[in-house]
Amino acid sequence: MATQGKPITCKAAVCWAPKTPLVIEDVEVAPPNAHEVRIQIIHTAVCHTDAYTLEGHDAEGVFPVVLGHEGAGIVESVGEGVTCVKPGDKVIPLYIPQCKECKFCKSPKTNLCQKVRSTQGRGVLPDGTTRFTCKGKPIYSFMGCSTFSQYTVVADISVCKINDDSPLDKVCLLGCGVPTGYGAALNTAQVDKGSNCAIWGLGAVGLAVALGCKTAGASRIIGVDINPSKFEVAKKFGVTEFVNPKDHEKPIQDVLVEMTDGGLDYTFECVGNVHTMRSALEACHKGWGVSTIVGVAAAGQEIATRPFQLVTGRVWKGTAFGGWKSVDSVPKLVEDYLNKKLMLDEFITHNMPLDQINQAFHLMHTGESLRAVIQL
Ligand SMILES: NC(=O)C1=CN([C@@H]2O[C@H](COP(=O)(O)OP(=O)(O)OC[C@H]3O[C@@H](n4cnc5c(N)ncnc54)[C@H](O)[C@@H]3O)[C@@H](O)[C@H]2O)C=CC1
Ligand SMILES: N[C@@H](CCC(=O)N[C@@H](CSC=O)C(=O)NCC(=O)O)C(=O)O
Ligand SMILES: [Zn+2]
Ligand SMILES: [Zn+2]
Repeated sequence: MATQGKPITCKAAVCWAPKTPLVIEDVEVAPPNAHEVRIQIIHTAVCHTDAYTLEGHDAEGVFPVVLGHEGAGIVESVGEGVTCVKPGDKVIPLYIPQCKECKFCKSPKTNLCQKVRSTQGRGVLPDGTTRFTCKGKPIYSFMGCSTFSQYTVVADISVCKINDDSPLDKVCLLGCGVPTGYGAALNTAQVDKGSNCAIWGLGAVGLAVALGCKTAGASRIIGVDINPSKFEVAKKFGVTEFVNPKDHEKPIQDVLVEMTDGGLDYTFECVGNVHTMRSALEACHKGWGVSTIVGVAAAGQEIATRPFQLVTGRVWKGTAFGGWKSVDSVPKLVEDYLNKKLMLDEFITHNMPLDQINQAFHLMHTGESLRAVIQL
């Protein structure tokens, strides 16, 4: 391979500072070190967590940075000691890795591999440095993935090989939002047949929760959103009823408790707002209702409720990447998509080139998009 072992100059969307538009720049991407993989990113989608960091809400946000963590691509070259993938493989970068060696990976109770967590949180690869340079300055990595670049370098535990027949413009969604919501219902909450569920936030993550609830055989799936334009599209994902908190004077949890003869069996917060997190917990049925926090709240925010809510049997949980152990699970989710057992196409509302990436953020903020897929 002509580029192996050499730096590659390519286009990337660089975020120079919080709350500023991304700028398409020529960046230099250094070759992978030992146990690293350089990937040609072919497609990436934009997740609300990219916007959260761009807006300066991430306690771990470092700048300048190449954002993006919902991508798919092809391995360009690998560093010494890499055995899990080879040049030419189709792959998905994984923001929660799976080293299979740490205490977390060995436990069946969690997917939160901690092998590279501390360096990833500081915007660098496991050796403490970044592979991106622009205008002579080092540019940080994001969530171990940085998919808003034509080339990126990730740790070898942060990537999985997928089926050669995978359409990368679709399966890039399996890098974050869809597995997160789907797994929140199936793995974290473990929704059961015949149950009543409610979901706050009908973006891609909330709608993937709905898909998980439907797959689990839930009877009622109530969508809660302040944007009524979400209600029609949500039906495709299994949402059976809609509630707009703006249409009610009473707290929305009281409305839902009345609608459901005492409360929901399962609720999910997919907004990232501590007030909706409280509503979702308090809308749960006394004695057994389980509320799962999926949304990411801004730095400094804290949740509150009366402890009596928990004393009387409601359970508060949270999920990251839907509880999936990433290397083991993402290739299987790709197969489920290829075998038409998992919807992905319906989440894609927009396709655009890299130079329109700021428009993708705009469409997310106005609620016009579920997922905008960027072609690199
Ligand atoms: N825990 C995890 O592993 C992950 C968490 N996330 C988080 O999930 C959340 C959702 O992400 P996306 O679906 O990409 O975002 P999105 O922006 O596409 O969807 C958010 C939805 O929430 C609705 N909303 C806003 N305020 C509301 C309110 N007060 N009440 C009810 N609905 C309200 C919006 O109208 C929109 O439909 C974000 O906080 C994101 O950071 C995303 C991926 C993984
Ligand atoms: N960096 C933030 C926390 C951000 C966060 O919670 N990220 C989620 C994934 S959101 C994906 O779109 C996550 O997986 N968290 C687990 C983790 O280990 O980061 C902060 O510092 O609060
Ligand atoms: Zn995400
Ligand atoms: Zn691990």
